[in-house]
Amino acid sequence: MLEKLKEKVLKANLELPKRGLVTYTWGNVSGIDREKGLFIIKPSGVEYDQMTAADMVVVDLDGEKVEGDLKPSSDTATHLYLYKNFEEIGGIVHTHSSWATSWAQAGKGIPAFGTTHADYFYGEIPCTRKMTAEEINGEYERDTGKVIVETFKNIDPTQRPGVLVNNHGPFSWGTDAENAVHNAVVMEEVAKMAYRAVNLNPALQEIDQTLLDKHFLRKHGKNAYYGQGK
Ligand SMILES: O=C(CO)[C@@H](O)[C@H](O)COP(=O)(O)O
Repeated sequence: MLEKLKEKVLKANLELPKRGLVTYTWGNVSGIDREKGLFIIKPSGVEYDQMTAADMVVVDLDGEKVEGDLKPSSDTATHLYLYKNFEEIGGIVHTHSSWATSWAQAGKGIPAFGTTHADYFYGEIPCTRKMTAEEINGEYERDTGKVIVETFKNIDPTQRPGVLVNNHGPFSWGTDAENAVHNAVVMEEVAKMAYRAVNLNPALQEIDQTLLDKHFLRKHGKNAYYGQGK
């Protein structure tokens, strides 16, 4: 089932090592068919260079595996939580890409210092709060999704398609798996640029709202680029 979506999600997963966003089997990409209420996710612990479309795992919106011989990604519950709460997104990526992960480990959001950032993210890429011992020792992956959704209480996820999970790493999303990977690549680039910029100029401030509006709204329109802006 969902053979075309499996091919799309496989292609998106294979883009992660190609773009230098993952090492070994780290990270994962999923894509959803909202009409069927099913999403496809990478199998857990499989080397990217050995992965095939047949390895992709089909999961329903109760988190149950519907098809696939392999175990779904260990982050499946996080992807599921985000699909249920961010209703406009069509694909999700998680990586440990080193520049974005460095900001996550520092517990800091990535400020919007330039137009490259503004073209994709309508403001700071936020960092979640630390997870509690109860969350870590309980439904850890589900609650990773919970702290992300909490962080976006007053932010439109379609205008800010990425987040840093404190002490962990980046998650990004988009209209589909391919777009989610594109946003993950941009997030890693702006994480690198922001680190360099703020070290070149420790007094650096975020860009003006006028320039942020010019670049984001020109590229995505008044509403979010694939949903109604909040
Ligand atoms: O964040 C983590 C581990 O800390 C996971 O995302 C792994 O990096 C990939 O796990 P699988 O998708 O292969 O289960």
